[in-house]
Amino acid sequence: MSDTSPAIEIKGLTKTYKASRKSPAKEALKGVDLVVPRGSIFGLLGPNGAGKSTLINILAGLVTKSSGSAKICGYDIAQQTRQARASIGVVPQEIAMDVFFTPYQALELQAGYYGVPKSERRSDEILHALGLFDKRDAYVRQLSGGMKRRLLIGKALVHNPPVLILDEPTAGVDIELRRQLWDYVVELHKRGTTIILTTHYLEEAETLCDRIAIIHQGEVVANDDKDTMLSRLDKRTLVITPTTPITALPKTLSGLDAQINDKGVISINYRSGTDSITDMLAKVKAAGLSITDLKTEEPDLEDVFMSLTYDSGT
Ligand SMILES: Nc1ncnc2c1ncn2[C@@H]1O[C@H](COP(=O)(O)OP(=O)(O)OP(=O)(O)O)[C@@H](O)[C@H]1O
Repeated sequence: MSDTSPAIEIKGLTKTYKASRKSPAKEALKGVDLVVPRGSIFGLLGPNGAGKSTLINILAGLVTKSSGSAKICGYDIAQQTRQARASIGVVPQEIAMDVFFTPYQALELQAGYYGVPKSERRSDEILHALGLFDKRDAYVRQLSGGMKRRLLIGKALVHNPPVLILDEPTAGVDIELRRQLWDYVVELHKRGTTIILTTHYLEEAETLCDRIAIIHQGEVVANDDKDTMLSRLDKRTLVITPTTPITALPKTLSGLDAQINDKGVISINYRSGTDSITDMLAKVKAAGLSITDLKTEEPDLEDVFMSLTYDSGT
């Protein structure tokens, strides 16, 4: 393995799913270029249907690309398939696993599947690390949803891959377990594993990731370090209901990104990192308006994705 090559290096990757009797052909990836540096915790965000799973499945060897190239730790997925697969572990979204095995057996089977010699297996160590050792010999069907999810992470780790991909690791998981999983991801990262995670939760990306890329309709529309990305996502709206509805925006608000709706409610778009609510309210006051209601709204991720698509000029 070449230690200087990026964890993932994708160039011009496309995927078109062929038409079937039920659906037309679908261009799920439209020429993705992406580099994931070694040692990063990389967030891959995007709305439903953006192409995240397609991208991950191509890296995992589960879906065949249409064109372009992808390398994992320098190994080309099409030409050095065995080394590329050995370099990556993928934790899938859904909890589908064989319920008739115990966690220990499930890990041993997976290790066998990857050809890990018995002397190099770490099943017990992994169970300890994931807080599952006391369930070592229980049937998987007796585990809680959260435990099954942790076991899935364990299964992705049996061959000690330098790159770990987690697809929506905490979807539908309660806050406490989410934090436990986050702690474990951070622990793995500290031990040198490069982590890539897809998520719908901005908070998750904000807490864990050092770099974030956004994929939308099969294209990477933004790719930045976390702080730069969060400042782009830092859009808020101040919604002001005047006591007496007004029909036109007061002149004092003309320098702001403000609109008025047909009920006389004023919305002012601003950035929480740079704009001051106090200044905005001073301008409302200067217009002689009294206020019945005041609230701030955050855009949901869909809005953010849309605005980034727009901002990137695509
Ligand atoms: N096997 C398939 N055959 C045909 N079309 C597919 C197939 N798999 C995915 N698609 C389509 O390709 C597009 C990208 O899907 P993909 O699952 O990669 O998106 P995603 O970003 O992972 O979405 P989600 O967040 O919902 O998992 C979607 O329009 C989807 O309907």
